[in-house]
Amino acid sequence: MEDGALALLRACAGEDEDAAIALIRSGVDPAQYDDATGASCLMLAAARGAARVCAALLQAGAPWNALDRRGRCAGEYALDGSHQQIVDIIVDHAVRCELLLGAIGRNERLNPPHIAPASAAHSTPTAAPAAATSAAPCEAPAAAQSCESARYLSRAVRYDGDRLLDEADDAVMMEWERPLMAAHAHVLCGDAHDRRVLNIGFGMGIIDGLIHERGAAAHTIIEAHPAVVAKARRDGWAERASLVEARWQDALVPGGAARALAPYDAIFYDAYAEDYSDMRELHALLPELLAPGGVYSFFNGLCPDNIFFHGVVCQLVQLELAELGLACEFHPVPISVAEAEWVGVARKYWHGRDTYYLPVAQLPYKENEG
Ligand SMILES: C[S@@+](CC[C@H](N)C(=O)[O-])C[C@H]1O[C@@H](n2cnc3c(N)ncnc32)[C@H](O)[C@@H]1O
Repeated sequence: MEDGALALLRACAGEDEDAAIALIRSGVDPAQYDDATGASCLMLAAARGAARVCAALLQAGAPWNALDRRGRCAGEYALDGSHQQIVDIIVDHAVRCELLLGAIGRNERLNPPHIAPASAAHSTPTAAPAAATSAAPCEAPAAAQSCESARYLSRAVRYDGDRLLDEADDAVMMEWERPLMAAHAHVLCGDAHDRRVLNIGFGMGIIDGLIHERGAAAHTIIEAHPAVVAKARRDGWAERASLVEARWQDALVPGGAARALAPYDAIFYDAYAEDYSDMRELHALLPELLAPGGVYSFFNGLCPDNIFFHGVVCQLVQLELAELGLACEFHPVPISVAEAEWVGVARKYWHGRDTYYLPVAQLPYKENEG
């Protein structure tokens, strides 16, 4: 390691904040990390509570989302030391970066570049649900469809007792989520029976059963996987609800079968093999799909294995929905998942946390309504 790099690492871990800041300003790479532990300059400064150093590192381009050899990020170092000011600095910075990357991503989708800009190589763990990551190659999917989604929708799934598994033995849906689905159904249906409710993603039909029990004026289900649609039909859902066999991306755009049934009083999104950029696309449609006062919620499995990243992405969602006119809150729901649940499942998508943050977003009522 070069002298300057070593000096910066030592300064970030030590007492002399001015020395650290001078090194950063002199142009020493702020992304330095200790080879043995993987601890970055930002992590060392965060652990010590050096707020000025953290701010200078971030401003100079230190990655906020790097992980050490134990899989921990700088925000967790700050949390461990109860350095709230630093937690706030990193969260603010992270949310601003992700907003910017989101805008760049949207722009690239609209105007695909011939040469990928530097940002395209950014290795950020963006707001992607864990279920949406895979390194396997993909044969050209339909336009605007991710490889992961195209692959999932073209392959087999199987109902296996209290779970629905895909071909790779990843869990599409599991029975342990029932209490979470009950909390979502409560938010969607309220105590009245007069709501027009849309559910995106049938899975095991848990939330649809709960919506049906609570009573809704109209109940629409969009489901894209042929085998899941077949199961929904066998279970009688074509009679109990408007069952739309399509990707929501096709069903909810003008001319789509479920768009014709809008506006909805409540919309729930719980798809599979999609990521945050897909959610952003859905969010952009919400103002046209929801009635005034309408409620939107989604399964909040964003960044499930890192509480700090989860917090960042929740703030990102909140800000982006606010830009669309929806006020979003997160309601804590206690949840406990036994280790035994994961036997036979390729990848865990919930990592021992005992609180689920249930999102509730709402469009305002029109004046004199509500
Ligand atoms: C996690 S499961 C939903 C579980 C459901 N909330 C329940 O209570 O059982 C996700 C479902 O979304 C479906 N899905 C995935 N991508 C979709 C898309 N683009 N449009 C519609 N459905 C999709 C999957 O086939 C799967 O059935």
